[in-house]
Amino acid sequence: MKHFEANFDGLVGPTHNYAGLSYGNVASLNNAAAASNPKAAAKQGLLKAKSVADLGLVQGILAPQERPDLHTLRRIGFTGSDAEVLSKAAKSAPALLKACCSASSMWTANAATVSPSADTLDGKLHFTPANLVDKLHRSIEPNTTSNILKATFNDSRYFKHHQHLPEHSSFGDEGAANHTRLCSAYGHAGVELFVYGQEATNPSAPKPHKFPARQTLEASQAIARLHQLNDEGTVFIQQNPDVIDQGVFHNDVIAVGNQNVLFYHEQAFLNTQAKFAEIKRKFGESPIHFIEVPTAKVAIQDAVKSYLFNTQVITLPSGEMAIIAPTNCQENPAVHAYLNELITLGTPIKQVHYFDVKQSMQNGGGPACLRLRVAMNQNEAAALNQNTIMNDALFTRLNLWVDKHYRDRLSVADLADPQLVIESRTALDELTQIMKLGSVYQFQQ
Ligand SMILES: NCCC[C@H](NC(=O)CCC(=O)O)C(=O)O
Repeated sequence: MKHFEANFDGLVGPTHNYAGLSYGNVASLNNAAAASNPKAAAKQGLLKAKSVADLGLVQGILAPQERPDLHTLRRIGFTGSDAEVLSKAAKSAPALLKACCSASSMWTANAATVSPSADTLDGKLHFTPANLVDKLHRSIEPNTTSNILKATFNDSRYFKHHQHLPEHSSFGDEGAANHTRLCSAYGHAGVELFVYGQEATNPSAPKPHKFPARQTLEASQAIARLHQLNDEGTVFIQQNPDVIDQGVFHNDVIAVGNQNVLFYHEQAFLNTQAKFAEIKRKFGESPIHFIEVPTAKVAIQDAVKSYLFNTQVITLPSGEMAIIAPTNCQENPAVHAYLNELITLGTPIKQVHYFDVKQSMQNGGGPACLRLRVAMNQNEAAALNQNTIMNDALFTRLNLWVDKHYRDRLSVADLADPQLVIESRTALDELTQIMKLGSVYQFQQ
């Protein structure tokens, strides 16, 4: 049976904006209050997704969420018509209105943690939506994320959907951004690498001093239990708290894995040598490549600015690996020089493809943030909702849909515009018909 890894990219929603909501995420804070271009953002994302499909990979799309989130605004006490709820919130709690308008669900690396059937005891493909409790604007995503994942992977013979973890800082969970899977082939049992920022129940364990560690060990362990992973197929490794304090708010800003390659920065982890020995032992006999980028070649600051590690390492149909990088990597001399060198080093990575995803980058989301990886076999691929799969027809259809419904300029002041609610709901209602998702949004129920 054929096995492969599919990427499910988040479609950027109509309210994409720069609100400076993510303390610890340098780009989000630096671009706070800049005007955004939702139309360009969505089209940049679609082009990246289509290009990966054209390289021969299975590529899916995950629908965005309903924003402004009037249900949350009503839940916290704002009353009246939609327009009244928005204007009252804009006046008395502008920070809460901003949190209820973010298009942050586009970063589907944070949608869920996924364990392929090759790794799980029951032989099912497991999904646990991330609770994203560290950030208010993201903590309101998991219920709708769950609806969208269930409408996309909609066959209980193959797919097991769990509820998100308890909504408490002890279980801070950021999904696949803090998880990577190493394997000799996609269909073989792999080693799932869980990268956590702190131990919630051990106050004396290392943790960052300045910025939050969003992922806890307790959350990672809970996911491994839920997904029925065995001890020999899991490794828990701590992210270096010093780099979190320098803006590495998720592990996928400093490391990325694919099959038998782990591409990471020298300063990414704690106890690196001991943990790598554990990975090697659990990985088994076949060769594994640890590609370490030294600080002398790429400083942490350059990694954070360029998103060198927020690249997608993909396996092409030829078996060669390619890196999908943001154009920001080309614009940073040290990083560009490193990538030019990397493809000559004799590792499995032989090509680099650059994409302009600047609208997303300005909020701290690179190519890898925009996609959720789902390793699967051909039966699982045939069982999922085929209307979510990228091809020429869906690419054309979604670009037309974006042209019809999206604005090309949005500022924070526009978030209180009641017309934005109508535009966003009209767009999403049509999208659920295009992608045959059913009623995944609260406004449809
Ligand atoms: N994986 C990338 C996630 C980026 C995301 N940024 C944001 O939510 C910024 C939103 C804003 O500031 O408007 C985050 O920090 O979780």
